[in-house]
Amino acid sequence: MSEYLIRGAALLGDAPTDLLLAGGTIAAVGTAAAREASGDARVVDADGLVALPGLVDLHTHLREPGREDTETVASGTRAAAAGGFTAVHAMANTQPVADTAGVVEQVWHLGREAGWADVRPVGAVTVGLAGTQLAELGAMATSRAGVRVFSDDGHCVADPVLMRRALEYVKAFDGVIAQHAQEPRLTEGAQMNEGVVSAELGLTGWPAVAEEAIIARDVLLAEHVGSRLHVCHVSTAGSVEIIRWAKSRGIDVTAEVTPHHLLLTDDLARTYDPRYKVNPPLRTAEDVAALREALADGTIDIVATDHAPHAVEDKDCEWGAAAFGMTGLETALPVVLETMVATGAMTLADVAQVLSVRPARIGRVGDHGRPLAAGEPASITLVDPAARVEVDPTRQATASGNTPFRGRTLPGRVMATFLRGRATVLDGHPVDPARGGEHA
Ligand SMILES: NC(=O)N[C@@H](CC(=O)O)C(=O)O
Ligand SMILES: [Zn+2]
Ligand SMILES: [Zn+2]
Repeated sequence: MSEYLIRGAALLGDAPTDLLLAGGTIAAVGTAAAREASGDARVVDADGLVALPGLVDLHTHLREPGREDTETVASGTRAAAAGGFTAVHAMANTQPVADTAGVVEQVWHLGREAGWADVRPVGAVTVGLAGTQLAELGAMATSRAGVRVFSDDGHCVADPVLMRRALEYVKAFDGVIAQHAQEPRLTEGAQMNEGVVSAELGLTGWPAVAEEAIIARDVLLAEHVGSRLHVCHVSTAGSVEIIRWAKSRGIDVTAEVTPHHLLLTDDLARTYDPRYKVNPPLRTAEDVAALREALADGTIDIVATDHAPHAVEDKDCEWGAAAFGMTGLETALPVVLETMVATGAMTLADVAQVLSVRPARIGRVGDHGRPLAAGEPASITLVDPAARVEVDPTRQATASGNTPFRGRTLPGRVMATFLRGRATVLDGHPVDPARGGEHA
């Protein structure tokens, strides 16, 4: 395995220093790095670059098995690496659904073979995501995939009795239920946020209360059974208030916000461009402000991408017929830099918390989200925060083009990503692990 001597990287934005990556770990930091480097260590000039722990996504749709035309484990994790991620949680709404030990082990295995990032499969809560019968949670937890996060994402676990049982059940193996909070009856036929814009456009609205009612119920259930709850893609100011209240009571709840909900609003529906159609829907500017504030003050713990690739035919059509979802792995860090760091709401050290340290902790991914210190696994990313890049889906690694940021210029370019000391991105380009370090 190659050794890398990284010269002059600003660790979490601090003063520049050197890092030696050897044997899969950070072998040395500071002046010791050059001293301990062997003669054939590859030197990486990190002048002007910031080093962050490898990013960890708690919410990625990889689409394999079943929709390999839109993304595979390989293409999705290559996109992850390009975005600075070293671990992703693969959502369970595949075909077949990841509701058995067999399917989660298959996804885990595909991730290992591809080698771009660690793939932690999410197990379905209910069989077939049908919301009627608990899936084999224990078998998925004890499988080689070691599932800790369970979710019916795409669907809400709407039945309170099933939700209670799931919360109780996962306690035995320190699991967490990640809820897609959407009251189904309140969102039948919904196409976008319910508000001024939906009224003007005549599109069926998706009220904030459909999200908030489920979150309120679930934090109370989590308190009642003493279990751990995670709330997916929080999108409204009211949801933030409920989570703030729950945390103040000591309820064990964590929450995520997506990059798109930190930047975009429901005004974009006026374009009728389905790239802006997503679940939960883009909300108002007031919601965006509340989400940013909540992320900065820790009420919302993390940023998760909800990377949701879709086929051209499911997005290049009229709004009503289009699929919900946006890609996000390659734009997550730039959007967080734009919305949270450039605005002064967060530091780069905070970014490491919300995009690496805390998602690793919530997902119980032991060897990611670690300090940038000697002896730690060498899973890191090097970012040029000063670079401004125009988002161009034709130049992305994901197999799908449904980014809502197309044509926008955003700060931050990932120049290198290392997974346990092996480069997956170098000089700003993916390096194919299967081809022993050639540019892919
Ligand atoms: N976010 C989306 O709009 N779509 C997701 C499902 C989901 O995250 O709920 C998908 O799988 O396409
Ligand atoms: Zn969802
Ligand atoms: Zn999702």
